[in-house]
Amino acid sequence: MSINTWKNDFYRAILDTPLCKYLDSFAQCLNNWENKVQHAEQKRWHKQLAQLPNINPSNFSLGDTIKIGANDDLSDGEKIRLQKILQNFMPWRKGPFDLFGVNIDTEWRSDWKWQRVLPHISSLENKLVLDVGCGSGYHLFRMMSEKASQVIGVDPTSLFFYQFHCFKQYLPSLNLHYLPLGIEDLPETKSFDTVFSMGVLYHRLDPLLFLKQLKQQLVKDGQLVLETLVIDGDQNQVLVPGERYAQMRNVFFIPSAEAMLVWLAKVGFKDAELVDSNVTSLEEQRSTPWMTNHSLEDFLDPQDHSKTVEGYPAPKRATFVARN
Ligand SMILES: Nc1ncnc2c1ncn2[C@@H]1O[C@H](C[S@+](CC[C@H]([NH3+])C(=O)[O-])CC(=O)[O-])[C@@H](O)[C@H]1O
Repeated sequence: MSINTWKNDFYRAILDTPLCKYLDSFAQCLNNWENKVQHAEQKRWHKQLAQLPNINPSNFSLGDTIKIGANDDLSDGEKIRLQKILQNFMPWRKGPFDLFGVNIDTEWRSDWKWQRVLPHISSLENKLVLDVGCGSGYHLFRMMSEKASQVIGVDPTSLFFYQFHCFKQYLPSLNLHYLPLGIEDLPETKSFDTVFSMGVLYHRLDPLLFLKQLKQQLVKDGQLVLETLVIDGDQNQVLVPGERYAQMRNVFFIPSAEAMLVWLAKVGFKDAELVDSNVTSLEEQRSTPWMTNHSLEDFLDPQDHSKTVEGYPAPKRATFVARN
């Protein structure tokens, strides 16, 4: 798949899936996205993608590091050039990736999140899978390596769409597709066996509507895998931070795990279960040469790492599974 054929590759791939019924509706959203005035940056990223080495990688592996190509597929000079091109897609937040020996040490160790989530989910083998808010697409590759029949990621942030294509263009036969859309743009497909949404709910102004939108993508009995920030507390506790939470502006609701289970039941999910919770460590989210902005350490109270700089509880993330 090249960046120039991604839409047609997606349409072709859904022809023999239940998503086929919604082809017109997808086409309308994707055409709207393409016809929107493109930012100068988007044009620049598009050009940069075309500069990536035009060779077949000698191998790839979709393990903790998404690794495409080997160190000696490129000369030293070509590797320096590749590194410069990839730096044009900074900040790199979700990974790690390795392209032809250029290791992208991202802000997040997204492999650690996957290790926490994977033991608790239904098998993805031969399943149609959706990841809502997929970022760079790191977890999409991990889902493919669990033998899903098709994986679709959606995320409206254009930079992440281009980051994804830095790797996907080398693996054209993977049945893996990225739609630069928000959950609210999707038709109500009721088609996916598993729907993931990790790290998105607290960014949504209306979290119950968001849960309903996720539910509308699932087949009957399909599995939701939801990861989000939580606070300690009983089912009546939900934090609505002021202007910022851990310096992020767009954080609206952080429920307790108990309250989250109530929300899931309220929108009609069955058998909702908390399967993991974890306080984010400074080793999991940190500044790196590929993400040089401030990171978690700067967002915590320097005297007391159990609090954010605003005085709220430090980020704790929980994973829930539930059935439609
Ligand atoms: N309406 C929307 N629809 C879909 N996605 C959205 C929307 N609004 C924002 N996003 C996207 O949700 C992602 C949240 S990051 C989680 C990445 C990955 N899942 C992870 O678990 O590491 C979490 C974080 O870094 O705070 C971003 O990529 C947004 O563009």
